[in-house]
Amino acid sequence: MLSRIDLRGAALSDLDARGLRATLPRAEFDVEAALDALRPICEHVEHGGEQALLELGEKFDGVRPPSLRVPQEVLDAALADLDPAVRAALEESIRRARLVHSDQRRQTVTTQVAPGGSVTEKWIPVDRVGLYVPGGKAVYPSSVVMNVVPAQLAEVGSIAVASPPQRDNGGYPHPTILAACALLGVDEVYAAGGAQAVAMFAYGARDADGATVCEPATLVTGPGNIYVAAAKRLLKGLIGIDAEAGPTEIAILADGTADPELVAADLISQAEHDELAASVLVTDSTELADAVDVALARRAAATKHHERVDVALRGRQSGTVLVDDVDAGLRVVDAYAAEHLEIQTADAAAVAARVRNAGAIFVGSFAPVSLGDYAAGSNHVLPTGGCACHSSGLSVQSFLRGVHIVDYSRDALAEVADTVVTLANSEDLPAHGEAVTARFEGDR
Ligand SMILES: NC(=O)c1ccc[n+]([C@@H]2O[C@H](COP(=O)([O-])OP(=O)(O)OC[C@H]3O[C@@H](n4cnc5c(N)ncnc54)[C@H](O)[C@@H]3O)[C@@H](O)[C@H]2O)c1
Ligand SMILES: N[C@H](CO)Cc1c[nH]c[nH+]1
Ligand SMILES: [Zn+2]
Repeated sequence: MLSRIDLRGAALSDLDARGLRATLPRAEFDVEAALDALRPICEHVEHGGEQALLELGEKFDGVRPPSLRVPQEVLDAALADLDPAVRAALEESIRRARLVHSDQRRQTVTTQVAPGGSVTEKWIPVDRVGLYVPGGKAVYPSSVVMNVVPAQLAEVGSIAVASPPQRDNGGYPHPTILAACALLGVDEVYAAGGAQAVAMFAYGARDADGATVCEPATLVTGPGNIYVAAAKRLLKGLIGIDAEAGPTEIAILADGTADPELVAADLISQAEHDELAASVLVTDSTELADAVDVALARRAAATKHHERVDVALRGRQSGTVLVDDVDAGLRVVDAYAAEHLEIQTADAAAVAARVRNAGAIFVGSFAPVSLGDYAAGSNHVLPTGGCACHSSGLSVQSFLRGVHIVDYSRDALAEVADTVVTLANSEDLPAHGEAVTARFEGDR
């Protein structure tokens, strides 16, 4: 089922890093390609406010929401009607996420640079965040947890959620998404999806009379499809964003010790998100690759979303990469920089410790990606499209800014004045030095 790329022997050693990246499977319709489609959507929201957002709901989600903001009674009813088993599972997911994310909180640190001279690094949360929760082909209450838990632990003062309107829920987001918001104490929820939701948070939205319906946010986080990721790229600067967390990717580095049934199950688990999802196997075992193909064909045909899975597995973003050994495999997975990387090899922990580029790493046979999706305690909002070589998954840190507070006494400044003047003159910016010496003019 998976196409094959053979990188054994010179095929790998002859490639430099750029050439290797270009050889690996990636979708043709990427974030850059989606930008043109959504520029007019974002402009429509900027100028058309609430009315534009309601229209775009009708156009892209097949239903015009009764109101952009979800009324409190609708949130309360969703929580009251939530299946107790789903509520218990969400509560356990929240508990584990809070455990892990609590440990990410940064402390204010003061460094005494010289007598009387200190720099304090203080972590200040953004004022207001817009959290995106996907809801197109599937709905994602788990992404409410993954967005809201770190934002709350970072003590962001104002938290709003947007998710696409659902035809089956009278034009409001899916009831389990609303219930998850209510469970976490989030009461500002909007029925808006895709690029238009990101634009709503960037520009804010007013009604036809000019009254504010949604205040602009300073930061927008959360996962979504290619249009959501592209909107974040387009509006970055006006708003802060987390990493581009677009269509899901799984890469599995496996050797002959791996169980082909488990490898196939995990590749399919992420392929069911989206036709653009990527499932990549990197292995030094042709026997394993063959057995995975057989298992994929059987399992893919039997799974609920088999049509989507089939398209994703056959797409050019998915494939098997054959390598000489695990060392060569590590070079390939580092170049690919997967959102999720599973290590299913002998001595998996030691191999995992050598990985440099991945959004999250899952070690051995008992840590499938779907554990991380729901209940490992780790965050599932992770960088895609190779962004894992420079960006991290969502964390408490994503919602904080580190601000340096510089506090120097007269004596401490006098002590370093010559250093500043010398460096300022070396850059031909003498007024910088004069701003320091002006403070000591009376001393001469
Ligand atoms: N990287 C991560 O951390 C992560 C986590 C969870 C999910 N995901 C990904 O999130 C995505 C969820 O996608 P989804 O589609 O189910 O929900 P979604 O909410 O991301 O997207 C639905 C929205 O897409 C917009 N849209 C659809 N077709 C469009 C078009 N032709 N032009 C413009 N806009 C269009 C619509 O406005 C719709 O509301 C999947 O790709 C999944 O893999 C990623
Ligand atoms: N695998 C997705 C991207 O990390 C997250 C998710 C949510 N629900 C199921 N899966
Ligand atoms: Zn998933």
